[in-house]
Amino acid sequence: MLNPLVTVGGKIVAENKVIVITGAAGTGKTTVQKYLLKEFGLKRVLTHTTRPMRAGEQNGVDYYFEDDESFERNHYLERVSYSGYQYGSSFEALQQAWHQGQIATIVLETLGAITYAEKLGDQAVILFMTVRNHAQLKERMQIRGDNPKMIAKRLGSKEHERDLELPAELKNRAIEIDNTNWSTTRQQLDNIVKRLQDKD
Ligand SMILES: Nc1ncnc2c1ncn2[C@@H]1O[C@H](COP(=O)(O)OP(=O)(O)OP(=O)(O)O)[C@@H](O)[C@H]1O
Ligand SMILES: Nc1nc2c(ncn2[C@@H]2O[C@H](COP(=O)(O)O)[C@@H](O)[C@H]2O)c(=O)[nH]1
Repeated sequence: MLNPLVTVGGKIVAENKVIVITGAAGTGKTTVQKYLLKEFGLKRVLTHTTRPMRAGEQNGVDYYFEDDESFERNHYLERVSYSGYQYGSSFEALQQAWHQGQIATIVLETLGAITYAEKLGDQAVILFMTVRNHAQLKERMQIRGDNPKMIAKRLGSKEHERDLELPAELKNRAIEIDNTNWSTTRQQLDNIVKRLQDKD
């Protein structure tokens, strides 16, 4: 059972929030999350996946890396198949992040973001990431050091194509961030988090 409220001595003082960062592969979702963790001390919701680890990734740090059997043992708030692999975010991981701090953050593809918006209502603040020039996405994945075969698979996937556009379900709901220029992105992020913190 999720505990959406922050209480002190049994009195409700605030509502927990989760910043959901979504958008197509390479648009900078993970970069944004790392910034929010470092700059504002937000708490990360770690998710589960069956995809192979990338160079430099660690189990329990970047994801809980699972096989097909172990993936099924968790209790998911939502789960999806993306570019041939399973991904899922568990109730336990969200609750754990909220135990550590009032504002959590999670990176999801767009179907997961829609589910979060539906299930959590105003507690979920949805950020939809884009870049103006889509050719930059491939370049950014190459600079990130992704395996060329994985890049081709990812960019050719129907999920990637779909996530380039803001889904109808998130229109008038998500905050759109054009991450072509990092300093503009950072300014927008700072404003969003400060607004949320000021509501406390
Ligand atoms: N504003 C920016 N300008 C230039 N490069 C950027 C910018 N934001 C992020 N990057 C770089 O682009 C690459 C992809 O970013 P990141 O890994 O955050 O994307 P992602 O959306 O999480 O991708 P995926 O869904 O494939 O995991 C990284 O190398 C990152 O350092
Ligand atoms: N709906 C969910 N999407 C998730 C989850 N964990 C990660 N993701 C998203 O999947 C794609 C691919 O991630 P990658 O690390 O392989 O590049 C990306 O859009 C992530 O945001 C999850 O639990 N549920």
